[in-house]
Amino acid sequence: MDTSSASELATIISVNTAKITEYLTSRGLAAPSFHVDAPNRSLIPSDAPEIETARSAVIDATLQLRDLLLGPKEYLMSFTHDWLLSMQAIVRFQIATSIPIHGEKSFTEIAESCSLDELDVRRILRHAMTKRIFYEPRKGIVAHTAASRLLVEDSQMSDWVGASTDELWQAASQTVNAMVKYPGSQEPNETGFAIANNSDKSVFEVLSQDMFRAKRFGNAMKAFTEGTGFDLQYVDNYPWKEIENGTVVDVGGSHGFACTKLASSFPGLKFIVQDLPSVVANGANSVPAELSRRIEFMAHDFLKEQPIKNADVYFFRWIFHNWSDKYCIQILRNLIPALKNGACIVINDNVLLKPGTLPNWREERLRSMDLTMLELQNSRERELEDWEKLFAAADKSRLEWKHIKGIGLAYITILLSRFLQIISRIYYI
Ligand SMILES: C[S@@+](CC[C@H](N)C(=O)[O-])C[C@H]1O[C@@H](n2cnc3c(N)ncnc32)[C@H](O)[C@@H]1O
Repeated sequence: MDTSSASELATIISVNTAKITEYLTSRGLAAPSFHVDAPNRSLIPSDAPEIETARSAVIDATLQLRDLLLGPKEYLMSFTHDWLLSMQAIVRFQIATSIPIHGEKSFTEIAESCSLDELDVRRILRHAMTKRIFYEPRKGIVAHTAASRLLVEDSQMSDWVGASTDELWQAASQTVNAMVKYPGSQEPNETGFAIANNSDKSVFEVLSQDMFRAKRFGNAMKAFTEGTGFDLQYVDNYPWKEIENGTVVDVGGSHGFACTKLASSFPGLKFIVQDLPSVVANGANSVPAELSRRIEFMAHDFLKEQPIKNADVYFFRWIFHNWSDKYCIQILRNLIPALKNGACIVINDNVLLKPGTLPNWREERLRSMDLTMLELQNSRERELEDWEKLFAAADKSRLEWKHIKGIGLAYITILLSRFLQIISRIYYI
């Protein structure tokens, strides 16, 4: 436990904020702000790691100082479920889009255009305003901040909020009930999500029966993959050049986000994106026309044997964390008959670090993802030893792997040969 005093934390905040401000002003970059026209993400580039470290130090120290000054009782009481209610209502009733970006609307006008009760509009928005989503320039008048503006202009962000509140939040609220009903289950249909949906199906089966929900979930994932530490720049870190004119099968590749990035960097590679039928149905529309000849979509259930034989790489980005060990072993074994000598299984996934290794706000995000995996699929994030056990259980005699530290999602390559090369990248050291 960090025992820094309030004044020590204030010093950390002051020293590191000065570093960040100096960096931004010396380069003519905008100061952080929630003004409607302010940049909507951090302007610190990835080639300034010392400034990113200063940013993390300020975020951690600020949160810690807040908690200290609240004191244990008010701190515990600051965990409130209502945080998500206003977010859910804003997206569900399309409140953000009803207000012009640089204009204003009264509560009455918003209630009319969204067909809502005026009192409900007022209380929802005034709650959101405490979180810097919208503001009230004059009594009864609502205008955008940079955060609410994102919900209008960035469909990935509105889908992220929609999926978080309509899907994940509902699943979370039933997860303890699922733990009571199905103790220690590894089954993807014995979850908080299944109970919340009054279903005996897994999340992917439920979503695949509803085009709107499936598309929103896919788009929300895309928003997440562009967040710090998860963005697609990390897919370049594997030595793709060595495959030259090879074929990459992106298993569970969704709408082909990762392949689109790779195809534009490596013109010799061909890609087959496999996913569930309802997902690949939307995939081809997401790929830029100039890349469409090299990116093919194919419906395939990875719980069944791999039909594309002799590809150079079978790529799994963010797949294994969705499945319990029992199913990950099955997914790996389903590949083995398709593998030619020297083929690689490249896994781009999280590796959980020991507690306290990451800045707390980043660790919280990974631990939270681990809980989301429980809520949705009875699956999990894994530490290095957990990965090791998984590969050994799948096929100890043929699958070998090694781990190389880096930044971003983990890369784990498995080659079916004696000199296996495995690259893994650890999230933000
Ligand atoms: C977390 S997303 C990862 C998507 C993509 N690989 C990426 O990095 O953005 C998991 C993907 O697995 C797909 N999926 C789930 N079950 C599947 C199955 N049985 N067979 C094939 N794909 C599946 C989902 O539709 C979803 O697109």
